[in-house]
Amino acid sequence: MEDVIAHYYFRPDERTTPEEAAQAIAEEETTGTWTALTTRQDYVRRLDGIVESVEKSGRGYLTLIRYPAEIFEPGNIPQYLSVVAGNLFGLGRLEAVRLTDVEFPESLARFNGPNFGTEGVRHLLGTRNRPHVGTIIKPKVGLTPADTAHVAYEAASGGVDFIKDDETLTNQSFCPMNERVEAVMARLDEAKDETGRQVLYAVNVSDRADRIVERAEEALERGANTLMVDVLTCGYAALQALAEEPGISVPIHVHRTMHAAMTRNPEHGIAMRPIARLVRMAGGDQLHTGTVSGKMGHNAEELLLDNRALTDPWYGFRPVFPVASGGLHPGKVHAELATLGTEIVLQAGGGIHGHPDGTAAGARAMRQAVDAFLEGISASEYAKDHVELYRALELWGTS
Ligand SMILES: O=C(O)[C@H](O)COP(=O)(O)O
Ligand SMILES: [Mg+2]
Repeated sequence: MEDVIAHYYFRPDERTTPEEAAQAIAEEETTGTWTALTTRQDYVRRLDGIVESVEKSGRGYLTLIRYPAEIFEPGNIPQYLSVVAGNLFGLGRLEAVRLTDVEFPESLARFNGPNFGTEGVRHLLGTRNRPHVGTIIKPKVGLTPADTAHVAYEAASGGVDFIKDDETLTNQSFCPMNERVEAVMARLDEAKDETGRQVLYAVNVSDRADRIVERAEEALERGANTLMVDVLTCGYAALQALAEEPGISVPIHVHRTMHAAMTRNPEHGIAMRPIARLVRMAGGDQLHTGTVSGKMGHNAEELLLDNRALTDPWYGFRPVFPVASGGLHPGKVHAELATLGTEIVLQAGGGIHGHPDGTAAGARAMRQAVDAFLEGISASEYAKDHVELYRALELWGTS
């Protein structure tokens, strides 16, 4: 494959045939516009988008559109998006249109990709053959640096592998990032002395384009061992800037806040699959892709394919750790692992810090639920002699 193949679902308006609608997308995103160009030079034709197929699907149609590779500027993800996910979403002749997937040729996939990926993160933590358990500090905003660090310490003592800031916490006055990183890393060192286990703490460095690398470096100077970025609000270019910065040698955890504005409507927007591919190219090491039983909408079949976009062999890019997060608790661990497998990060915020006996007990309950799954025992059975899990199931149940 030398060109880009974009997959769209669409529904034309009543005055437009499916073929005309697909052609309208191809023209808008390549050499055409709403009317024929009398001035168009012939040599430009080689950049015409080509409608490869149109077929009925549900209430609408699926089309594959071939965009000549030459239209794209290699390495420029914002420009890639302006073609495959650009003006087409607003075309009046289409009542709905959704980018469901995109295939890039090798010539346009020459990125460094993840510096760590699943294996690199596992190497830092010394784990094998089990999912990682992570938590999001809660409340998501409002805590002082010292209290944030205390919550992190409790979670680490209880057995989590991974701790992250929430997506809305960056460098607000109530919890300045530098102070927070110093405080959290000091308490995580304390926990490590006690448990012997290393925990990763992903500091949210999301910021404006001209400041994000500097902010990440400040976090690293204060001991951060992982970074986090809100990729859809900051942009893929911000993620790429972090991943390609020679001085940044820690994993990058990628949050997808705002994604549902694009992914939620099954007929319109951008599906998670293209987002997953772009994050892998741009260098994310872990990416939130969704859950099968959590608080956000979910479609297990799609999610499995999204996760495979992160983990299947692809142009030599390291596999990315899929992250299941949002509304999870120990009672949901079985459903997640049974469907998504164990090469995954399971995160729980409320499902750890809402435990009746506190954060450390909540973390223990999550780890116990994972152990139960790995031993092939139901959570309810395992809870009979694991009190933290018992208390969690008593509160939240198993569904
Ligand atoms: O950022 C996230 O993934 C959410 O904050 C998850 O939080 P929850 O486990 O409390 O839903
Ligand atoms: Mg969150």
